[in-house]
Amino acid sequence: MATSSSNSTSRLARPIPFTPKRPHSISISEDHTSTGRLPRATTPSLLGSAKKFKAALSTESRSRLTTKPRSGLSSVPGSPTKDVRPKTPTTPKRGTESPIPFPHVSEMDVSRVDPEEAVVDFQTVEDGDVSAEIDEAALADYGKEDKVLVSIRIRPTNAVSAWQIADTTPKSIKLDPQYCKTSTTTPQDFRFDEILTGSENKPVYNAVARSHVCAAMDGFNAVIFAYGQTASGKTFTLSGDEDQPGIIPRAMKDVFACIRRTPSREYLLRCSYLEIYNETIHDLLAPPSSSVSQPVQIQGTGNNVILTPLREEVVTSLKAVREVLHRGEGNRRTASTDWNERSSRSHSVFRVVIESRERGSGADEGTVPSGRTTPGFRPPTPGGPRLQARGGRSVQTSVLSLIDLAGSEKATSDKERTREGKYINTSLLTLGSVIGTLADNAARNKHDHVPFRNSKLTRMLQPSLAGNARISVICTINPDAGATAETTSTLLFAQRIKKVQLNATKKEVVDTEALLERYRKEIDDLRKRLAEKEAEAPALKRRLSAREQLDESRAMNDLNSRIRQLTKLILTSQTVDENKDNESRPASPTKVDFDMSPYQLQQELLSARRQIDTQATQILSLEAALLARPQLPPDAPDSDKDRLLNEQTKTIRELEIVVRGYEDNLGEPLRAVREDVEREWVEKLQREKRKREEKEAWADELVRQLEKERRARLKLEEERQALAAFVRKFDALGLSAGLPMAVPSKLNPPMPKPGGAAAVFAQRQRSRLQSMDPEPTMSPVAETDSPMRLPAVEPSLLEEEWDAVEDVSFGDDKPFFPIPTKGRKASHSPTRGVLGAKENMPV
Ligand SMILES: Nc1ncnc2c1ncn2[C@@H]1O[C@H](COP(=O)(O)OP(=O)(O)OP(=O)(O)O)[C@@H](O)[C@H]1O
Repeated sequence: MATSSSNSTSRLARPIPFTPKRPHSISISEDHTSTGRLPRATTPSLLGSAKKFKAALSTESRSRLTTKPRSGLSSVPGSPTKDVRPKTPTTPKRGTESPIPFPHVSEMDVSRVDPEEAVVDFQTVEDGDVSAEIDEAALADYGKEDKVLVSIRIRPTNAVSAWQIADTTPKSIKLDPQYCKTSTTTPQDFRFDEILTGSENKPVYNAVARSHVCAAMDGFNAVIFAYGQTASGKTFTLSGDEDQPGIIPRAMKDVFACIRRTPSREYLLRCSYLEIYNETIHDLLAPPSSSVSQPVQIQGTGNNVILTPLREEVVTSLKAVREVLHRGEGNRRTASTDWNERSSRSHSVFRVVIESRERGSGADEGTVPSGRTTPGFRPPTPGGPRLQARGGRSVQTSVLSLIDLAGSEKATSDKERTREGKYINTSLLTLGSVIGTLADNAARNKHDHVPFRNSKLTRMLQPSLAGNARISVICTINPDAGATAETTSTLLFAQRIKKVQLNATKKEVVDTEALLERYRKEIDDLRKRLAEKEAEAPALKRRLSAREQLDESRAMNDLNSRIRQLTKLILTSQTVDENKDNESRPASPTKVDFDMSPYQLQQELLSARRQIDTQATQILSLEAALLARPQLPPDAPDSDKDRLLNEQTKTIRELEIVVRGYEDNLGEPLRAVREDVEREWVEKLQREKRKREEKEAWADELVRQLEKERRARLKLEEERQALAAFVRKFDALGLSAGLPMAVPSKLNPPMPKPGGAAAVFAQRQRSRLQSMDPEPTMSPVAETDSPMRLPAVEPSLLEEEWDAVEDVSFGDDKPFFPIPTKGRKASHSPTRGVLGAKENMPV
């Protein structure tokens, strides 16, 4: 049984019957028709006529409607009641970018809006734009603790609630034991900063959002987001309805209330509205066509997140804010699901960039030149309208983000809804794991990787989740027994995010020029005081005790130190000024408190010195960069450029003369040396060339000789074979037997016996061949010898070929037949003759 608190505070549960309101169909008011505005769902609480805040536009219907002409981007029809009230700038044709300047030139560039004319201060805020007086006591401890403010909002139900709330501090909630899975399980006790029930949005706003809105007005980034299962009341909490305006409209009222309560400052407010649908970021304020064709991109690294192109509307009244909200709501994607007839199908983010500075006395306003701008002319601020630090008044910048997350959900019957649901659940899971890792890192002092980049939502929230924002999370739950699993999951998420450690700081842009002026003035004062003391010193010396004298000299030392410190600060500030656009510039020297005691100043000086030391390297590198810089800036006057050109031409001419002189004095000897070396090398080359040609000729000659030898051998072999055949035939015919036996003499050698001619021939041939060298010998040629100097070679076979044949005889000394020698005609060949006769012989 739920223990609904009957406590008087409206923050706690009240047993009221709950009937979720049915969505109204799109209403077209008379006004819409007449102005040609789009028929769409309106923001009832802000616009008055319509009933529902959330636009009932499905994705399909939205795309259908976006093709129609619309005048939604026209300026807020401002009807200022006071003359002094700044007009909300006409919504221009082109838009602005994210708060961080980005070079991208958007189609919707609104940089022409003069920020000075859109500044809001306590005088220009209208009565109707402010909430009731802010309760200072309720705000007293906002942001004291660097912890996330986590609250639970229980949606009213007609059924019996499955959850029990205990009005303790902090508040706690636990599941009614009867709804636990097993009877032995003890339900977990969840503790949170606030547990809220009921349908009233005011106490919810006061408890979970107001302190964060005020923190944003005070210069801290602040994020408020609603998390919970589908249909649990996130949009109702953030936007509300006609009767119960939600956090966003109430926050904007408080923004103007804060401005009114702060007469010392003036403000520039810029609003943007975007949604993350199926992992694509859409600018809800951009003209529909450009929003579809140009989705918003997340750029930058680490905690530096730049959204571009993102339209930012400068607003000066609640009316302008209403218009912006109305336009954005109309463009949001909602659809009917199994659980919520008008479920948000995207995460929506409404952001207000708040820039403020001290109000000027008038002396440093546009009428009097600040020393930086020409009176009467203000160039468009790069990246859209930005408040400029002027006359020593630094600009404080903060961003208030109000986020309505899409609801986690179970599978649905609709295909399109299932696809959306997948994206929604994935990004919520990533948010869960990012927060889990952050909480773990904070609890165990670890630095584990945080998967910010796993979804657009977490990447966009990275700077805030990483610590540089005050965060308030409102987790909405459905108390029905049928939703205990989803509710438990939401409570676990809420518990995890409670552990995330924050460390939000203010961002201030300092006007360094004015700061330097302040330092210079102080130095002058200190010098005067020092001079006075020095003048008094001799008289004092006589009057004061030793100890007092010591104190006095210490005081003078302190004055001297302070002067040195300020002089150094001036130098550092000048470096800061030079690097104004550099994000990594050194910490602003504004931290010095000029009313400190000499001792404190000395301590301050020590730490400043340490800081200066670390910056010394930076200054050195800057000096190097300065030296490397072109001598003239691009916008230098033409006369200066001409002068520099002339000087450089003169230098070039001088250099040419020096080069020519060098050539004249040293050129000739160098040329002579070069020619000598060249000549020597040419001769060497020619010698080598000749040597090579001789060697080639010698090699050719050798080849020729060898070829000749080979041919002669072949011929000799043929002759030998023919002769051998003839001798064998001769013997076979027995012709040798009938030959007259002469007395062997030198002229008449003994005739061989029949059948012995062949043997004798063979014997002689053998011995002849044995005596012959198998290869012609050549004496080796020394490398240094000319290849043409051929060695004394043994008589060549060519020369003796016919002599060898002549030796073919049957006797020892005489040839048996006269054998033709070289040059004789073949017809006289004895072999032929013998054979010829033989052939005619009768057998
Ligand atoms: N505390 C409440 N008091 C009265 N009505 C409520 C409350 N919370 C939610 N409702 C009603 O419940 C219905 C669903 O709420 P809402 O649209 O805010 O849910 P949601 O969490 O934004 O859902 P989704 O994630 O699907 O967009 C609406 O009709 C809304 O008016």
